[in-house]
Parts: sequence; structure tokens; C-alpha cells
Amino acid sequence: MWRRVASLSPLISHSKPSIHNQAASTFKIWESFTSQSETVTPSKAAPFITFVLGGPGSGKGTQCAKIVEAFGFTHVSAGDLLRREIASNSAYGAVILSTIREGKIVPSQVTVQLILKEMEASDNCKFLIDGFPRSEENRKAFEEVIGAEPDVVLFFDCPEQEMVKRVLNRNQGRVDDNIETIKKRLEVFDELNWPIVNYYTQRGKLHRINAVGTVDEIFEKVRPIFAALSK
Ligand SMILES: Nc1ncnc2c1ncn2[C@@H]1O[C@H](COP(=O)(O)OP(=O)(O)O)[C@@H](O)[C@H]1O
Ligand SMILES: O=c1ccn([C@@H]2O[C@H](COP(=O)(O)OP(=O)(O)O)[C@@H](O)[C@H]2O)c(=O)[nH]1
Ligand SMILES: [Mg+2]
Repeated sequence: MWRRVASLSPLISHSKPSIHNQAASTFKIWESFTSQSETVTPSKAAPFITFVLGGPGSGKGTQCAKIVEAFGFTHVSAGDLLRREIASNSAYGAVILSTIREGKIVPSQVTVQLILKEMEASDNCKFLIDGFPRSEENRKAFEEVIGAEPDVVLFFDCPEQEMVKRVLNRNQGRVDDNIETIKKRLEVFDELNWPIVNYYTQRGKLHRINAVGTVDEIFEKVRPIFAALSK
């Protein structure tokens, strides 16, 4: 049940830099990521992919940790990968940092290649892609490169007031956990999230979860989704 028909590597190595946008050419990053991905060694198993959607502070990362523990997924947080790029002093770190600080979305090409590299490096075939896609453009870019859609999409639906409260109490020293950036992130979320939710609802893949309640209460709504899949 967890397996999929195609493995990642052929899809990555056949993928071409067909997705362009102005921001990406500003980064001038596509070529370097593409050439890196073409040298990745073949993976062992086809992936089972879950996208985890939700606004800032809706509890995506917290619930992903629970899913990892209960169902053995590999957690791939797009935000963590971008923060790792910043911390590694990569050539694009400064631009990624300012994008995150402004609450905007990093160009798809950058994020997609970071995610795919992470998936390739894993022995697992079950992935939680946390905090991605954040726009229709993200979604299309990922699906174009991987050549497939996610199997399951979780959407943690949380009122704005609750998200703001959680983010301001998160206390992880993040540059975007301040009221100015949160306001911008919520605007971006409200503008870009709903087309993705609608798209996966129409495809029968979306599980909308009310994200208000204790962590355990919410996980009890998540658990049956994966329990049913592993039967
Ligand atoms: N159900 C919950 N109730 C209250 N606080 C929560 C809940 N889930 C997560 N949190 C807290 O809210 C903050 C944001 O959670 P996080 O998982 O980082 O959200 P996201 O990844 O969606 O931004 C963290 O400090 C986390 O401990
Ligand atoms: O696919 C992604 C994921 C994250 N981000 C950026 O990274 C920030 C933090 O993302 P993360 O998922 O860590 O935030 P969370 O929703 O968990 O608070 C976002 O606001 C964006 O600026 C992005 O551009 N693309
Ligand atoms: Mg998170």
C-alpha cells in the first residue's frame, strides 16, 4: 500500500529546467541544483508522498513528529531545509533569509530541488512534505519534476488568532516569528493556500483537520488516516 509505481531518480534525471520565473533567475540557482540532482544515485523504492498544509503555527511540524513516531515516515520540512541553506552559508542563503523575513515564498525551483535531494538521500519510501506546497506554482513545479501527485494531503485548519498566538509563543529564535512577519505570512497564506486546498479536494486527496485542541486530540484525528492506509 505504501509503494508507488515510479522511483524518484529517473524522474529527477529526466526533469529539465522547464519551469522558469523571474525570481529564480534572480537566484541563478536552477542550473546548479539541476546539475547536482542529476548526479544523485538511484533510490531503492518508489515514494509514498504526503503533503502537509496549514498556516504558520497551525501545528504542521508538531503533528508530523507524531506521524513519524507512529507510522515511520521521514519528515521533510521545507522551511527547515531553507533554514539549513541559510545556516550553511550557501550562495543563496542571504536571499532565502530575506525572503523568509519578508514572509514571502522562495522560488519553487529552489525548494523543490532541496526537497527532492532530501528524499533521494533517505532510505525510506514514506515522506511527509511539511509546509509545501505554499502556492499553485509550488504544487505544479513539484509535480512536474517528480511526475506524480502526492498520495495524501493533510490540511491543518486553524483560526488566525490561534496561529498568531502559537507563533508568538514558539520561542525557537526564528527570524519570522514576530508580529510584522506573521501578518505578512498570513496574507500570503490567505492569498495562495486556497487554490491548493481546492485542487486536492477536487481530486479526493485532501483531509481537512480542525487544528484547534490539544496536540493529542488533533493526532487522534490524524491517526485513522494513516492507520487505514497501512491495513
Ligand atoms: N494543538 C496545539 N495546541 C497548542 N499549541 C500547539 C499545538 N500544536 C502545536 N503547538 C505549538 O504551536 C507552535 C507552532 O507549532 P508548529 O508545529 O511549529 O506549527 P507549524 O509547523 O504549522 O508552524 C509550537 O510552539 C507548538 O509547540
Ligand atoms: O515551501 C516553502 C516552505 C517555506 N518557505 C518559507 O519559509 C518560511 C517558514 O516556513 P515553515 O514551513 O518553516 O513555517 P511554519 O508554517 O512551520 O511556521 C515561510 O514563511 C516561507 O518564507 C517557502 O518559501 N517555501
Ligand atoms: Mg513548521
